[in-house]
Amino acid sequence: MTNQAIGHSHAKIILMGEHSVVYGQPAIALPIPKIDLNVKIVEKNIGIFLNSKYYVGDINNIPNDLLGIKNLINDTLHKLNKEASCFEMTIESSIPSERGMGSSAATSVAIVKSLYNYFNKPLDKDTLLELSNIEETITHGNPSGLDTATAGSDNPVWFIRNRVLNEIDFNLNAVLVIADSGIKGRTDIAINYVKQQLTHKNKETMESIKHIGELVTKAKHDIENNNPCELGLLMSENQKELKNLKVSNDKIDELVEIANRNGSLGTKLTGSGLGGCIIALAKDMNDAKTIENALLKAGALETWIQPFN
Ligand SMILES: C[C@@](O)(CCO)CC(=O)[O-]
Repeated sequence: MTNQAIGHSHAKIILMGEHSVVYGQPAIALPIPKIDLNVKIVEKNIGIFLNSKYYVGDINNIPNDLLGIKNLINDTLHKLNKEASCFEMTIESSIPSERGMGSSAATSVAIVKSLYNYFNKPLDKDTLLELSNIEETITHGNPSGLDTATAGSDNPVWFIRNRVLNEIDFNLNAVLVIADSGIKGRTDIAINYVKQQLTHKNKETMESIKHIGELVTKAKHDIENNNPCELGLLMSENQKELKNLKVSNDKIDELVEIANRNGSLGTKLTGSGLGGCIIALAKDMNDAKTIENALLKAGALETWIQPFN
């Protein structure tokens, strides 16, 4: 029988704390299991063949912007002592790319899982994250590791760079509306943009980063104690700080405003920004539907509703 294996992962949403998490502040993120990605490996005679939306062919001829994937496959094979392997790898994804939903992190996580499954090797969480971050580092420069941690987790994540990685006790009676602005956002550009502001010792940027960390810490308390109204206020304050970091844009601001006018308890961009998605916190499913309809009417490309319980 032909040897074959699957690796599975999903989209992620950062509830609060993007960008500041790169500088050691805490962040809270959620896996979105219904938006997912599968990597399938089937044994083949010659070389490594990649079959994806972006590139079909031998991985040795992969275009430069996908070099991270080639390195990830090679490094994982090296770790597994299986450098001389031959197979076809097929990537199928329903995660929109460059929309702040972690499509590249989900790809990395599923590639590593598929290779470990293919060679029947046990995979612990630390190895999964260490390998998955190889591609993220090549693609994004200085990632915090939050995206891969969330793509590799079945539960919400409370994350502090290089220190703590555990799951948060979600006790929230509310519903999240996710809306795609239709504008692509590039994580590498957004991360560099914030970095540049910090390199120039912009005092306001430093204060915003610290303040976001404080908001996230308060948010954890509100999530664990079922205070959706307070959480919504914190999300809106987080959005103000993301605007100060200049990673919002006109379309995002417009969608945030519309969600707030239609009953959202708090709304912000999610992910690296400069495009991508917004998230709005709704009291219940009825309010979520009202917000969703208003956002679609205002030109949101796609929406998803995610209850917390
Ligand atoms: C902008 C950022 O905070 C989240 C991107 O999804 C970058 C990172 O954490 O690596």
